[in-house]
Amino acid sequence: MGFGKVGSEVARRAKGLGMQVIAHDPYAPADRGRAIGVELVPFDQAISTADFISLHMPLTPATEKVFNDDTFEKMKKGARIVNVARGGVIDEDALLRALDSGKVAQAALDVFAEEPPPRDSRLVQHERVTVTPHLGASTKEAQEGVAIEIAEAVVGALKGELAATAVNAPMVPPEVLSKLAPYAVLAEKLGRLAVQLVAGGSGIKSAKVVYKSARDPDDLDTRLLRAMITKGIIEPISDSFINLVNADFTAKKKGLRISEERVAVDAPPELPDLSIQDHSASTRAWEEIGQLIAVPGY
Ligand SMILES: NC(=O)c1ccc[n+]([C@@H]2O[C@H](COP(=O)([O-])OP(=O)(O)OC[C@H]3O[C@@H](n4cnc5c(N)ncnc54)[C@H](O)[C@@H]3O)[C@@H](O)[C@H]2O)c1
Ligand SMILES: O=C(O)[C@H](O)COP(=O)(O)O
Repeated sequence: MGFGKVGSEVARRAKGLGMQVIAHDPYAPADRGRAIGVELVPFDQAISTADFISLHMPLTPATEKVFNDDTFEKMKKGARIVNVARGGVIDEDALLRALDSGKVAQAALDVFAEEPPPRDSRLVQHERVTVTPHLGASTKEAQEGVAIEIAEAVVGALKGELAATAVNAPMVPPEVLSKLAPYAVLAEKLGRLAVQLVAGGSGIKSAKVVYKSARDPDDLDTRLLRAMITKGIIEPISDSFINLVNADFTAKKKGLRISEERVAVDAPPELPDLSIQDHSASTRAWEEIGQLIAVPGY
């Protein structure tokens, strides 16, 4: 519940353990789920089908005590719940009732409505509750790790490298980023080449990008490549600076329409082949103007 930075990392690890993972997050884009192979589902479906429910949403008026008697009632008998988000998202009295009745088999809690929880807290003392003291970020190791990560991210961003941790850009998981990085450079070049090949220099108004990949089309996260192609098409003919944050917005503002087609291929390459097609004004058909093909080892 809550498919942001922490929730999506938990999902990736759970998938690594062989679990089937679904997520509920009213604001998460479908692409984010697709990138990790997680289905985004409505709240009721998530709570009524899950064996383990892990909470990663912020505490807001909409999430306050969202886990209450009604919610626990809708869960599977014997479900287990983990709360490492904020104490207030669970009605603690309702959780106690659900634990006592056996509806909830176990709870693991790092956060509480009142912190630290009172010594005589029944939740803390409950035999089927595991508690930790909400200090993950306060250890020497975590503070060092955060400092190093921030420094590396800032240096990388200043050098123009692709950032996996930008808060205002679509998140691309590190392993996807490392696979796509060489393609990102090529995608930008293909965009630039397309501008030169199309008569009139600034003539591209709509482009179609075809991705051929052995990945299931639903698992192919194309935001990064789309941004780089947009960058390649727009930057040479304007003074706009395009990045992952503003690519879609700038394309729209400039009247550039980029449509995408995902084609599944049976055999490797695992990485996508890209081709850019321009919508020809004269023939009214899509005409291929460039293609990228993966060459293993290069
Ligand atoms: N226990 C700890 O030490 C610890 C450490 C880090 C973060 N946290 C907490 O964990 C939570 C998640 O942190 P994050 O860094 O992943 O934040 P995030 O902002 O990256 O993700 C939060 C996600 O929750 C989603 N969300 C908002 N309203 C929702 C709703 N009604 N239902 C479901 N999802 C909803 C948002 O769309 C977002 O994707 C926060 O509450 C944060 O304070 C706790
Ligand atoms: O609970 C949290 O969100 C994390 O532990 C980070 O908390 P902090 O930013 O207050 O250290």
